[in-house]
Amino acid sequence: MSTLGKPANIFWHECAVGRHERQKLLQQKGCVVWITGLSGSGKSTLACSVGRQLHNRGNLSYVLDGDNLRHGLNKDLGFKAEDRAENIRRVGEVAKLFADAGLICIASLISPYRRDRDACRALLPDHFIEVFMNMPLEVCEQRDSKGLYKLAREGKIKGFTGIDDPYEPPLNCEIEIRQMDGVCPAPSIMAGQVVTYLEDKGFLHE
Ligand SMILES: Nc1ncnc2c1ncn2[C@@H]1O[C@H](COP(=O)(O)OS(=O)(=O)O)[C@@H](OP(=O)(O)O)[C@H]1O
Ligand SMILES: Nc1ncnc2c1ncn2[C@@H]1O[C@H](COP(=O)(O)OP(=O)(O)O)[C@@H](O)[C@H]1O
Repeated sequence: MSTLGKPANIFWHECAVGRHERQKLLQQKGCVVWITGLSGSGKSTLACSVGRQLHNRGNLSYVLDGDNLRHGLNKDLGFKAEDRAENIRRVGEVAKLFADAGLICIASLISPYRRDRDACRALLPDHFIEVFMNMPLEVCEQRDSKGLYKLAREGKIKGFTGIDDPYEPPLNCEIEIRQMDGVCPAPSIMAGQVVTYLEDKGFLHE
């Protein structure tokens, strides 16, 4: 693991084409939209909807979804706290590369621990937009689109976030998505909120 600090005898090689040139080519500013929340809170749905809206308006984005990455890059990791921390660390580093490439990188992971999310934010000061899917556990559990809450309640999955493993809500997120009058906004409305934020902050133009 590369948590040992600065590696010895390794030097940084600067390339001829830099981030600013890539951003000019793409006519946008690279950044990371980090979506956090309980399983079933709508992270993947929001990520895909934001990706679609950005694509439709001519902005290049890429979704890094926790579930999908656990099929490849992170297939060696489980759900113990240290595995989740390593999962988030890796995705934070990959997201930073995507942002450096000039893309709007949309990362959707439970990312339950504040410290891990804050470490990703520290990799990209001013280019990290944390989106909190603030959906009540009861809503997520009622949806139970993968049947995992049922298994967790039956004790067949141990350490399930929100049931017998903690979720630490953000204290300083840029965007919070929550129910209004007990109703969850439609995905296109939630995505519009994120895209409007990106537009207002100048990420969608160079
Ligand atoms: N124990 C436990 N706790 C939470 N989630 C579990 C667990 N076991 C499997 N799953 C499934 O894994 C998906 C979450 O993966 P992530 O990489 O986003 O998790 S984490 O950020 O490392 O906590 C999560 O997907 P989402 O529902 O999309 O969040 C679950 O389907
Ligand atoms: N805004 C929404 N309104 C109603 N249902 C939603 C909304 N967003 C997501 N869902 C539904 O909730 C379930 C979980 O969504 P998903 O995006 O897979 O969540 P997560 O990635 O956080 O696990 C899915 O069945 C999805 O269709």
